[in-house]
Amino acid sequence: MNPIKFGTDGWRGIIADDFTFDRVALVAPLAAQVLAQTGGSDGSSGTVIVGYDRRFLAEEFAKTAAVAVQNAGFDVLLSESYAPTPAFSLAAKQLNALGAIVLTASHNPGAYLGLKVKGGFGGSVSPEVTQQIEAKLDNPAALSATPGKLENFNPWPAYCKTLREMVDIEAIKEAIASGKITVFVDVMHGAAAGGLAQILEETVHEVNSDRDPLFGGGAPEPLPRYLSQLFRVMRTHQRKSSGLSIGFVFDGDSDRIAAVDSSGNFLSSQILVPILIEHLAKRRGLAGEVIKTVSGSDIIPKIAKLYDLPLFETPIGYKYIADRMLTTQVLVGGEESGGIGYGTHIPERDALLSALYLLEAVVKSGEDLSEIYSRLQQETSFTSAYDRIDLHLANMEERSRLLGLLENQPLTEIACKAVVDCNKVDGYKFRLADGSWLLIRFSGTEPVLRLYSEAATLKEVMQNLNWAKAWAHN
Ligand SMILES: O=P(O)(O)OC[C@H]1O[C@H](O)[C@H](O)[C@@H](O)[C@@H]1O
Repeated sequence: MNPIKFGTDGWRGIIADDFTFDRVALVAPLAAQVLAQTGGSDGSSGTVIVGYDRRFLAEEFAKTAAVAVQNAGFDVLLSESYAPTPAFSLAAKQLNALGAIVLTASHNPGAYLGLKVKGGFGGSVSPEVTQQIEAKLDNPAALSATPGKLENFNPWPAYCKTLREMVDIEAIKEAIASGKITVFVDVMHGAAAGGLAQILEETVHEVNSDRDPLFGGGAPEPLPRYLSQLFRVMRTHQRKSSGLSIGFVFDGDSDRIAAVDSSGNFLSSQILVPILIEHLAKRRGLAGEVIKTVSGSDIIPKIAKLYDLPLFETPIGYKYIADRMLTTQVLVGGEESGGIGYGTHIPERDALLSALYLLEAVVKSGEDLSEIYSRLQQETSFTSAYDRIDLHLANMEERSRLLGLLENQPLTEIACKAVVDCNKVDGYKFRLADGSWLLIRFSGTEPVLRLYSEAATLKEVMQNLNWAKAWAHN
């Protein structure tokens, strides 16, 4: 059995193999103890929130966690329904709790479940905190003999109300009711099911809204290969209508987002973040730092400059962005993998809030998402294409071999272009003579080598990626 280890966000494991009821009953109270020791402020209620997504046995694991935390002497608020992870992070903050324990495996395939720990500030706890939980696993202290109270709560009403108040909800509702815009959403069988309709109280065309713990044989990750149904439904609608349509895609626990425009183009967060920066700065008049990770598009600093906003770059992992949000005024922090969060909200990614801001951008500008992005390309005189491929690694030796190559035989030329710079903030990011870049990086969450590239055209992106693929296989 694999040891219990907290990775990029939470402890993940295969259900009934290394993710078991016994282990959840062991980890959850230790997490509560560490939350109490590290994060509890004087005003904290001392309560621990327990939430869950829609995976196989998620609510049963949550009940086990809740009872174990209660028996350790804590008061517990156990969710009476699945909900997006950001709804639990928000509840932790709004209810002044010690934190939240969320049973979710986010975007991983159906065999997985996980346990995320959120602090009372409303975001993921730091690696120092999860290290303390791991350390306690080796030597669990005696737990209190007096059980706390266990009550149920519904996280949805406060979450929906908070999000509604953050945008011009009436303008969005009017645009939908009058048929100016039609909204589609693919919830990937996940925890956002019914969420957008509940917030908007208008018709939203939702696909993959049933609970399917096998996720149709795929994974609840907002990638084009899993979205055939959304593309089909939007295409059929577009044939009969001339109005604007917009499709949103939320991952299994609704902290990642992607979108589809009226013409059926897939828009990753590399395109959505620039649109959001413009919307928040120009139409909402907000200021603050723009945070991107090292894999973020080169257009992001250019748009930040256009609006005189400072830019900050981090390694990959939302914890770095969230950390910065705790100390700095941030406008928006976005990751290439779809996680986008806002200084106006909690230090946490929130796909539903992103969807509302994007809807507001479309409604207020009268432009389709791709039209906004094309205009931004013109305004920054910057056009690019982007793609990523993930190569599965046969074993850890393969990883060591490739790392050795990168360290000991520095690359000077890639796809017949000279390397002009190598940034090692996270992985190896090579800037090439034609202005394009290639990032070679090992995932921190799965056994894959990620290859990322941005260049002037998709053809050049593919040349860089294919070169890297051949290099890795050599
Ligand atoms: O590329 P990886 O190391 O697998 O990380 C991919 C993603 O994993 C998790 O979802 C983290 O919370 C994200 O912040 C990160 O972007």
